Amino acid sequence: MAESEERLRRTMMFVPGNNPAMVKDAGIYGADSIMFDLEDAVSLPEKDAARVLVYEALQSQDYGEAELVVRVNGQDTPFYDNDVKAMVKAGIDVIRLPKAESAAMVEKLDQDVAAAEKEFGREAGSIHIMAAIESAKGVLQAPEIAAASDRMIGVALSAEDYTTDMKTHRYPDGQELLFARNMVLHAARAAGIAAFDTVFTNMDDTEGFYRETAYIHQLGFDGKSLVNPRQIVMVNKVYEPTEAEISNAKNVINAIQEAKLKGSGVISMNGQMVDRPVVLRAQRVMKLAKASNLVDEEGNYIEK
Ligand SMILES: CC(C)(COP(=O)(O)OP(=O)(O)OC[C@H]1O[C@@H](n2cnc3c(N)ncnc32)[C@H](O)[C@@H]1OP(=O)(O)O)[C@@H](O)C(=O)NCCC(=O)NCCSC(=O)C[C@@](O)(CC(=O)O)C(=O)O
Ligand SMILES: [Mg+2]
Repeated sequence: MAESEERLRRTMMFVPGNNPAMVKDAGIYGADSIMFDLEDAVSLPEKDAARVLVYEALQSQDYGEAELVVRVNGQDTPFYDNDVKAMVKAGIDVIRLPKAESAAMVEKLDQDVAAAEKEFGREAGSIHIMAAIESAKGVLQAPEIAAASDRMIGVALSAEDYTTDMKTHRYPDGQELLFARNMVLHAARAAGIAAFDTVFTNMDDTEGFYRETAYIHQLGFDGKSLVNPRQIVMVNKVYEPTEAEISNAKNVINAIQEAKLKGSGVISMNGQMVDRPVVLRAQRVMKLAKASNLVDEEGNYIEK
């Protein structure tokens, strides 16, 4: 399975854990992260069968470079313990905790994963975790949740449950998510982990999906939770740097390398000051460009 740290996480696609065809084919669509769901996409009578199906798939299917994530059932359910044990035994990359409302919940998951790593002979600390924030309580605790464990790789906003908790619903302009999005994003950045925006559930509203994705890209989210493979290419398109951004990033990286040779960490380029934050942004642009096959090995833009 793939490494969990310092990777692009533009697209995290939910795959219902009780659907054999979807579980089997989940790797063909090119999602950065595939998230098998044992929670709300699976009805109560199917919980145990879904866990077995996902466990078996993790042993037998090749999901390529995708990061493999599983959303386990909540800590207040009778399924949580078996979900965590089975997924650690299977060697999943990341366990996603739904409906996180406190640092204590994340600490409990951390301890349960540690115990399971020991029981099943997995390397200590090798399984990562993340938390989904789905309520007012969770949003207000987001900074503590994000910083609660060294295993944490990200926090996600879950707007379907969140808007229900807030006694509202999803509107096209997303104003009802303004505070939650900013809390989750700031909590993630303060803890140095990834931030995932919420699912968009109207498959027919392509324009609305593009609008929302462009907005969360502008805010600074790493990516989005998705419910359908058609959404992957649209998110990647929004996160693709332009030719001008790539050219500028390449110039910044070259300029700072020359400056370093002369013993300086700051330089002026076309009248613009180039220092560490500008270089970090340029490096991210080049990473996204490489992931989108927009540059060759030397970082030159590839004409399409
Ligand atoms: C939405 C829809 C019914 C549309 O069906 P459609 O039939 O129109 O799909 P089509 O596009 O026609 O499918 C074309 C081909 O792709 C295959 N395919 C489709 N979807 C695939 C997929 N996800 N994984 C792999 N394969 C897939 C399909 O099998 C077919 O394959 P083939 O027949 O071979 O051509 C379908 O996508 C779907 O069921 N999605 C998953 C829904 C889900 O998981 N919900 C729970 C998570 S949200 C939640 O819980 C709220 C949350 O908790 C979230 C948070 O926490 O963030 C909160 O509170 O906000
Ligand atoms: Mg939910």
